[in-house]
Amino acid sequence: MNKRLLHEIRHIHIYLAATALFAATMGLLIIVQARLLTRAIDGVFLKGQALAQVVSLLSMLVGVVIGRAILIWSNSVVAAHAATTVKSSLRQRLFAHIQALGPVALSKERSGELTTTLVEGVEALDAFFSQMLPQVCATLLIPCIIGLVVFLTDALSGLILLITTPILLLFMFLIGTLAETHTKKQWGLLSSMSAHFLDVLQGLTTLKMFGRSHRQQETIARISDHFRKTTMSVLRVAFLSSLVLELGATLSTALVAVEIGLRLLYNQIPFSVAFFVLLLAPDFYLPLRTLGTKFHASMNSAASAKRIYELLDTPVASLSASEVAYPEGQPMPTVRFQNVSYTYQDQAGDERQALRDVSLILEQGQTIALVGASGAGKSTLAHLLLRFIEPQQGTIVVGTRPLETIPVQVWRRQIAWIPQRPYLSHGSIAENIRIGCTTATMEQIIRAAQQAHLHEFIQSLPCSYDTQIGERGVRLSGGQIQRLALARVFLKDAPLLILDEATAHLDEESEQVVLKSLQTFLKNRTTLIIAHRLHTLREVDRVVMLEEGRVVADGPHERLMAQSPAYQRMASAYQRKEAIWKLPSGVC
Ligand SMILES: Nc1ncnc2c1ncn2[C@@H]1O[C@H](COP(=O)(O)OP(=O)(O)OP(=O)(O)O)[C@@H](O)[C@H]1O
Repeated sequence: MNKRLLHEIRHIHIYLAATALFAATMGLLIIVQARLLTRAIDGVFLKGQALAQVVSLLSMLVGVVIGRAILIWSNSVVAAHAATTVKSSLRQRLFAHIQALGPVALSKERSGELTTTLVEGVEALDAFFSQMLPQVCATLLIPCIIGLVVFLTDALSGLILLITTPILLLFMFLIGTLAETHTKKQWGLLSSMSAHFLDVLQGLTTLKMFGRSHRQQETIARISDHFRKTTMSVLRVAFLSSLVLELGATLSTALVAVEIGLRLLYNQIPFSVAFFVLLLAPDFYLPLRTLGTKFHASMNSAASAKRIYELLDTPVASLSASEVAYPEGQPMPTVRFQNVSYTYQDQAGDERQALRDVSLILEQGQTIALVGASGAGKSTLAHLLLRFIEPQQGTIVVGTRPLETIPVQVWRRQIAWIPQRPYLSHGSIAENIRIGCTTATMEQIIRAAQQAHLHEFIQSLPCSYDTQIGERGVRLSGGQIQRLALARVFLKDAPLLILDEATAHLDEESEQVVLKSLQTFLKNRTTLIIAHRLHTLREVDRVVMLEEGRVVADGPHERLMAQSPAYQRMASAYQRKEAIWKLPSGVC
C-alpha cells in the first residue's frame, strides 16, 4: 500500500479513532453475544430450564444484535465521511498544483490521462478509505479481543488460533503482491484508454476528413481487448485469493472444532466452554477473510494513488519573489530581455533549445510585432513574459527590477493576453467576459463588449448577456470568440498586452472597426503582437524577427525591408500567403 496514502490519515484521525472505537466495541459485543447464547443453550438443553427462565437472556441477545447493527451502520457513515474528506482535500491539492504547474509543464501530459487521474483516480481512493482502512482497524482489534478471551477461556484453542493466523496473513501477503502488479497494469491501461478516447474525440473532424477513423477504431479495439485481458487476470487473482482465504479460515475453524469435539468426547472440557469457543472461532477469522475482499476492492486505490502522487511531486518552477511591493495601476516600464535562453526537455528527455541568447527591449508605450517561422520561439518568449516559465539563462528586467522579484500574481495582473485559441468557460456570455476582471459591473461588461464590437451580436441572442455558451448553449464562431477575448482585454485594462494576432479570425470589415477601438486602447500601453500578417507589421512601431530562437532583425518595418534580407524573405512569404487566402473572394 502506498505510504503517502497512509499520510492522508492526518486529515481523518478523528474518524479513524471513531472507527477503532466501533471495532473494539464490536469485538466486545461478539463475546457478549456468544456468552449469552451459550448460557441460553446450556440452560435449556443441559440444565432443562424453561423458556421463561432464559427470556431475559434472549432479550439481552436481541439488544446485542441491534447494537451490532447500529455499530455497522455508524461505521459505514463515519467511513464514508472520512473518504469524502480525503478525496476533497486531494482534489483541491491536485487542482492547486496543476494551476501552479501552468500550461507549459502540463503540455507534456495527455489531457485524457490527466482527467482520469483527477476524476476517477481520486474517486478510486474511496475504496481504500471507506472500506480497507476501517477493515484494517477491525482486523487489528476484533481478532485480538476474541483471541485473548478464547486464550483465557481455553488455552489450547487459543493456541490454535494463534498459530493459524500468521499462516493466513502470509497467504494474503503473497497474493496481495501478485495482485498489485496486475492492478497497476490495469490502471495504466485504463488511463491510456481514456487519453486515447479524448484524442480521438478532439481530432474527430480531422480523422474523418482524412478517412482515418477506422484506424482509430482498430486501435481502440486493441487497447480495449488488452484492458479486458488484464482485468480478467486481476479477477483471477482476486478469486484465487478468496479461495485460499476461505479455505484457510474454514480449515482453521474445523481444526478448532475437531480439537474441541475430541476433548468433549473424552470429557476433558465442559460443554459451555466448548460451545462458547466454537461460536467465537468463525468470528475470529471473519475480519481476516473480509480484509482479503476489501484488499482487492481497494487495489485500484493503490494504483491511482501512485499516479496522483507522481503528479503532486512534479516540481513547480520556483517563482521567487521579494516582499517589495510592485506599483500597480501605472504604465508599464521598459521591459528588457537580457541574453535570455530557454531549452525545453520533452518526455523522452531530449532537449530543444527554443530561445538562444535573446536580447530585446519592449519600450514603454510601444507596439511591437514578433514574427518568425513556426517553431522560431515566439510563444516561448510570450510564455516567459507571462511567467509560465522562467529564463534558464539571462534575465528579464522590468524598469530597474528583475522580473523574478515581482510577485507572480501581481505581475500577471499587469498583463492582458489573447492566445491563439481563447478559452471559453461553461457559463453565460457575461461571465465569460467577466474573466477579464472579476469585480466588473454589468455596465463595464457592456462597454467592453461595445469596444470589441460584440454588443449588437449579444443583444440579438435570446437571453442577451445571460445566454449560455458551450455544449448546451450557443456556439460562437472563431471571430466572435476572438471579439469576446478582446472584450476581456478591454475590461482588464492592463498596461502590458500580449496578443497572438488577435484579429486574425475577423472578416476585413469587422477587423477595421475592432482595430480602431484597439488602436485607441493601445495608446500608452506596451503591446507585443505575435503577428502572422503583413499589414500588422506595417502598423506597429517595431518588428522583432526570430529565427531558430535568435533575434535576427529588430526595427521598423520599412527599415527592415530595406536592410534585412531574412526579413524581406519572410515579408514576401506573408504576402504570398495572404494572396492565396484572398483568392476565393477575388474569384467571386
Ligand atoms: N512544451 C514543449 N516541450 C518541448 N518542446 C517545445 C515545447 N514547446 C515548444 N517546444 C519547442 O520549442 C521550439 C519553439 O517553440 P514555440 O512554440 O516557441 O515556437 P513558435 O514560434 O511560437 O511556433 P508557432 O508559430 O508554430 O506557434 C519549437 O522547436 C518547439 O518544438
